[in-house]
Amino acid sequence: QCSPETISQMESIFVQNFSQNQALAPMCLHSAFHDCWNGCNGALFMPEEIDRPENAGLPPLKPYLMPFTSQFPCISVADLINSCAVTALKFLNGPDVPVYYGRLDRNVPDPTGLIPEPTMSLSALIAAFNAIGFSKEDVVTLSGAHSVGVCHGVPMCPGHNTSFGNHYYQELIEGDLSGKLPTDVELLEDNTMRSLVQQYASDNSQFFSDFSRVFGKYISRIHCNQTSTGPCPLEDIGDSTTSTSTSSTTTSSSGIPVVSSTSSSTSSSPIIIGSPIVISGSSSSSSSSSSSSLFPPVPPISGPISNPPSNPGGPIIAA
Ligand code: HEM
Ligand SMILES: [Ca+2]
Repeated sequence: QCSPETISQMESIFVQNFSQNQALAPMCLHSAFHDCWNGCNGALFMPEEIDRPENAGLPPLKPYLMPFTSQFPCISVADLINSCAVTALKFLNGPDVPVYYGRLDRNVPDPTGLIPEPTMSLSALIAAFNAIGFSKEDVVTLSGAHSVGVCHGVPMCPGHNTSFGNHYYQELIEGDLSGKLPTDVELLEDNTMRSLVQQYASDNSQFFSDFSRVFGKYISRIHCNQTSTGPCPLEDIGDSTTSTSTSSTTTSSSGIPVVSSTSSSTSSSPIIIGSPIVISGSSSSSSSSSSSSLFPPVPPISGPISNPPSNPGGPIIAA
C-alpha cells in the first residue's frame, strides 16, 4: 500500500497533466463510474473490457494511467482510477470526495451490459441504479458529473464543460439541451427528480455536498473477497465470471444520440464534432521507447473552452 506521500506525489502528477490536456480530467471521472459499477476492481483496463462499446471514449486513458503502476508499484489499478477521479473532480473545481486506498485488482473482466445505456428509459435507468443500492435522487446527483466533459467530442455543457458545477442543472431547467444525453433530459420527467434538479440549479453547495456523499459511496464499492481496509459493501462474487448477463443490448455503440439543439428533438444520428485525435509527440526526454505511450493522444474538447489544451509533448512523471 502506498504511503500518503506517494499518493500526493501521484496526485500532483495528475494535476500537472490535467492542466496540459483538457480531455484528461473528465475522462478520469468517467472511468471511475465505469470501473466501479460492478465493483472498483481495475478490470476496466483489461483488454476484454476497455474496448467494449459501453466504454467508448475511455480507451485513451489506459495508456496514460497504466505506466503509473510501474512507476508506483504500490498502487492498484482500481485505486489509480479512483485517485485520478477524485483529483480530477478537485481540479475541475468540484467538491472533495472521501477516498480510501487499498482496493485490489481483479483479473476477470466484469460482465458486459451492466453500465446504463444513454438511450435507456427513465424507469430502466432508475431500476439499474436501485439494483446497486442507489436511489432515484442519487441518479440526479451523480448525473451532475455531466457538467464536465464531452460525449463523442460534443461538449456536454457547452461553454461550461471544463468546470464541475450546477450549470448542468440550470441548463436542463432552462431547456438548454445541447450536448445533453437522453438520460440527462429524462431527469425532468419524474416530479421528485425534477424538483431535485431545480434545487441543485439554485443551490450549488447542496449539489456539492450531495455529490461528495453519493459519489464517495459509489467509489467505495468493492467486493468482499478483496482484502481491503476500506468499505466492502458488495457480495463475494468469486473469481469465475461465467458468461452471465448475455445482455443482447450492446447495440448503440457507435450511435450515442446526443440532444443537438435547444429544442427537445433528439437527433437520430450521432453528432461528432471535430475533435481530431492529436498525437502528442512525446518528443524529447527520457530515452526509453515506452515513454511515448505514457501520455496518449487524447482528443481535445471541441467547443468553447476556457483554456486551450496544450500539447504536453510527453508525460510528466516525476522520478
Ligand atoms: C446516469 C447514467 C449515465 C449514462 C447513461 C452515462 C453515459 C455517458 C455517455 C454516453 C458519455 C459519453 C462518452 C463518449 O464520449 O462517448 C458520458 C460521458 C461522461 N460521463 Fe456519463 N453516464 C452516466 C452517469 C455518469 C456518472 C454517474 C458519472 C460520474 C460520476 C459520469 C461521468 C461522465 C463524464 C465525466 C463524462 C465525460 C467523459 C469525457 O469527457 O471524456 N457519468 N456518460
Ligand atoms: Ca470494475
